[in-house]
Amino acid sequence: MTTVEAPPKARSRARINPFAGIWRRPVAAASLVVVAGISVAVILAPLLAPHPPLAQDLLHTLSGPSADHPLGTDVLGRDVLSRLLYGGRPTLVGVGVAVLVYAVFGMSLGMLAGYLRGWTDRVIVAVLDIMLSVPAVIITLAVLAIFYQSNVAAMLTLGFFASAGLARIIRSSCIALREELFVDAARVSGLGPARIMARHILPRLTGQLLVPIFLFSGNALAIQTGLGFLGLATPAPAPSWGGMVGEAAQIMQQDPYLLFVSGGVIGLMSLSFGLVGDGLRDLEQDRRQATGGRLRRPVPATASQESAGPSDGAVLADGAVLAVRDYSIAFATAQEPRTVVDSIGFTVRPGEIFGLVGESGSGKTVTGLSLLGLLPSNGAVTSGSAWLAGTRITGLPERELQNIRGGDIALVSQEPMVALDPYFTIGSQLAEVIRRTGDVPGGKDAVRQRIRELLTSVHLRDPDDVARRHPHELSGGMLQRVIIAMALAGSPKVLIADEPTTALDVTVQAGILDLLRSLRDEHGMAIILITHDLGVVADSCDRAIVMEQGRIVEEGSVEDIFYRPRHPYTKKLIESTPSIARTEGRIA
Ligand SMILES: Nc1ncnc2c1ncn2[C@@H]1O[C@H](COP(=O)(O)OP(=O)(O)OP(=O)(O)O)[C@@H](O)[C@H]1O
Repeated sequence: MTTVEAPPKARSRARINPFAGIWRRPVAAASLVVVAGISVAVILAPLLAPHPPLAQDLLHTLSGPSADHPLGTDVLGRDVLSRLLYGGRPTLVGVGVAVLVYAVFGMSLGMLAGYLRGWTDRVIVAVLDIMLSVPAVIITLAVLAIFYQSNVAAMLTLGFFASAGLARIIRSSCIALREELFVDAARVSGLGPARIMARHILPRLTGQLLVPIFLFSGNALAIQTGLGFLGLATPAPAPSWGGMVGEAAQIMQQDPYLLFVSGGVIGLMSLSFGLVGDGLRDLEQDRRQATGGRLRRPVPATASQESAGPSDGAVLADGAVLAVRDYSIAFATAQEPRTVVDSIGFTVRPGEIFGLVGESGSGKTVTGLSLLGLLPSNGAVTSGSAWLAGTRITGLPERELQNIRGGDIALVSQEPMVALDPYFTIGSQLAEVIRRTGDVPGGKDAVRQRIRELLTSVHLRDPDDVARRHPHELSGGMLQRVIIAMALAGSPKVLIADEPTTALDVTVQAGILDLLRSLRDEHGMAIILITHDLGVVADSCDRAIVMEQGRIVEEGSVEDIFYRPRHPYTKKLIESTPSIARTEGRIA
């Protein structure tokens, strides 16, 4: 029996606007208005300034506010408001350059280190340490000695050295993000590191980026105006905020008003940057508390391969699509390496549903993950080899594994919700996988059609509607169907389904198992069903192996295993599954 799942009512969208809710924080909101207002006024200086910024009126020097000069005039009779408006341009351009360099370098270095880890991480962390140990302001002054009065060169240098602090923050966040299941799912579907970083990691970090950016903007403004004050950043007589403070300081005994006006604008802007940054950080914390943190995968998985044993080209006997021979997996631990899968071997034929059954901790999941090249970084295949359709997949380099994952071999995990990226619609996540498999030539329409086909093939009613939704808008059963549709996108020869029904309620479980069987019948692919539930094996599998503490204790057809179990562990498992013991009528 196959079931058709209809979408539940749509709920809100998942993408988070980092400014959402800022209006409930009056200080941060007012500060944002100040920053935006002053920036816009500066950009529109040619329209708003009542006078040219360099026009002198020696008859009206230091005149104080009037209708003609709303903020008065300076020592040469130049209009203060116009000079402030025009002077904001080099100042804010300088801040903008510094912030841009800060964000680009901080983000790139942090993401590369945090996502790629290994030697890339070590090299980048060493570079960051050096950058942080160098006094950025001194280097900036040294750069100005070469590029005299170059605002851009100075702020570029400042942004670069300051980016080390941001890179550290981003690195830590990225290390946490790469442990998320949707990142695993993206890797399973064959996406490379660059694509995963751009599409799945970067959007999550942009919200976090805003807080340090606003805080750094305040610092950059203070340094830029300091350089202007010293006459190092903007050549006179062009106005700049720092330069105006410098001019005002020369006559502050005579008339402190000018210092108050120019210093006040800098102080206000700098304070506002800081307050917006603080407000955004508070909002971010509120959101984290409200969502209770992120969902992490229980076992981290990064590709880690160790070439195993000599080539064994004859392994695919009996027309098997997958063969595993003398296969062991061990984990490095604080004490000594621990072997968790010990010299196992099995073959899986096309069109067969093959069960990997055993109690928790018996090594089922790590066996499945290792076939995809997704063992945790402290784990490795220590002996033996696995062959997929004539190709030895054990020990393949990551780049080649990327081509195989999602294409020849695919994974359906037990937690569909966390295997999908909540930021993107189902359609866009499917489109990404479809484009990567390269099976669909043509434009958007062809991809849309393929999405429709895939969602229909997993018996989802109204596929167009499902494609428009975000993961949190679907039920658990629908999500698992979407995950299966994704796995089917590359027309895999082998589908590994790791406890695909564990997170679902009983009625939905039956529907998913039905679906797997019907897909096997339609597509002729092999399915490896990893489960601790003998009922699921009895119901769905053709053959199975029973694993205990990393070893295979029983292998055979489902009839053999249930009617003629040989190993005491298998008998114990059957006994502990009352529905089977009853249904099958007997235990040997
Ligand atoms: N990163 C790791 N470091 C050390 N040991 C690990 C790591 N990941 C898994 N293991 C160990 O490997 C063994 C096999 O784990 P695996 O997840 O394959 O079990 P399983 O049979 O799938 O059980 P379950 O159904 O509970 O997931 C367990 O003893 C587990 O503690």
